[in-house]
Amino acid sequence: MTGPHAGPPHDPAESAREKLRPEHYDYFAGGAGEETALRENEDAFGRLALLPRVLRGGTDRDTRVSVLGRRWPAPLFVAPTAFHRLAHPDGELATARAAAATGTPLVTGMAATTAVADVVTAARETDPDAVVWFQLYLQPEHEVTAELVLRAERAGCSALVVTVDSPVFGRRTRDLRNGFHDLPPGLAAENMRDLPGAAPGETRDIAMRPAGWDDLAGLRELTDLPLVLKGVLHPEDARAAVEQGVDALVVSNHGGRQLDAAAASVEALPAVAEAVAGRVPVLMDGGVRRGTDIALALALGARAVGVGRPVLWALATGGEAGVREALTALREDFDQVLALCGGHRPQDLTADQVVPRGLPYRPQGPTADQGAPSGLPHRPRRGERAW
Ligand SMILES: Cc1cc2nc3c(=O)[nH]c(=O)nc-3n(C[C@H](O)[C@H](O)[C@H](O)COP(=O)(O)O)c2cc1C
Ligand SMILES: CCCCC(=O)C(=O)O
Repeated sequence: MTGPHAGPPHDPAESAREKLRPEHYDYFAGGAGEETALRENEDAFGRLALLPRVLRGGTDRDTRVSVLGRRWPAPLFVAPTAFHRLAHPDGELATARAAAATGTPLVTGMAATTAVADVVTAARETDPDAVVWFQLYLQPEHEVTAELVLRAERAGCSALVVTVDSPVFGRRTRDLRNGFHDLPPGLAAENMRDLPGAAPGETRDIAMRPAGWDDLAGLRELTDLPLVLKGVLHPEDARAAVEQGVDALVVSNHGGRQLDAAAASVEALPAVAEAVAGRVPVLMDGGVRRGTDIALALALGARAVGVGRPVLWALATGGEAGVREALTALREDFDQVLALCGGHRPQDLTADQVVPRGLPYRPQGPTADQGAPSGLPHRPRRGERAW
């Protein structure tokens, strides 16, 4: 038991801050503009409450979910984040080993400080069946994008995650204030080395540019890998993506680092899930910090959730072992929450078990006489009474 003198709960970000150079901590922690979207990703979970079901029996809990033909041990993956060697000298190799050791699928970023081939090798040395996906920003030159896709394929990645929320780079207030725009000597975006148009041995800058649906069709021509769109918030984009043959979606506002007033990921999730209507898996990331966040996201339509900063904090403080512990703790927490919600499987968590905090609320779903048809948490209108 923790007593009144046990102090506040452990804050992983605070522990990491003590380890990192201030400008590197700020790069990892920060968001765009006034950091509204960044804060809201976490706060929006806090505005939701769970209605657990009771007397559902069964001790045969199973947290596995199926995504793009693979069984994941839990509805959890590592979201792509840049520059892991700023957090720890072992960088992406440590992250990859820890993810593989816990069976957690890893999305390795194009902006990694370790080449994708080395990341996949580290993961597969730990677990030959490790799932590694490659995150891609479409580059202005087709041959550069093509080469990056080829490298991901050759490395053994099993899906391409195309980030579509970054037609331009977000205005990161802390980075501007700190003057942080370059990696320190010795570190580079290794996937960008020796690409077409660059001098031998040199790395190219990562470009962000507005892309269109035709670019996606062009990518489809380049590869047979499943395509996952990351950074969708509007239900019409989700619908269009499914119609264009995209294999999965990630509902995400890029950890609050792009559009400052963007909806929190969990706020956008229900309408996207409704538009997709089960045709492809809907993943989400942004603000997931504990088992109850995972349960809320699943109940609102996500198949699995990604974590970004929690992995960086664990890497900074504990390297490979730290990431292993953080991922294991999240998974165990989710398992316990699932049990407390009366669930046996992730899909037992349903939208009628989610209500907005604050009175009055009205349960909705199959047993309710009234409620939002989409599974959206019911938001009382002004003057509306619940009794
Ligand atoms: C330091 C940092 C770097 C990131 N780099 C990338 C990136 O290169 N590509 C990308 O698609 N998303 C990137 N993201 C966004 C994450 O994939 C993810 O959407 C976000 O971190 C999830 O929110 P969370 O940090 O609250 O878990 C980055 C996020 C952070 C914090
Ligand atoms: C050029 C690297 C981009 C990394 C990124 O996406 C982020 O910092 O959010």
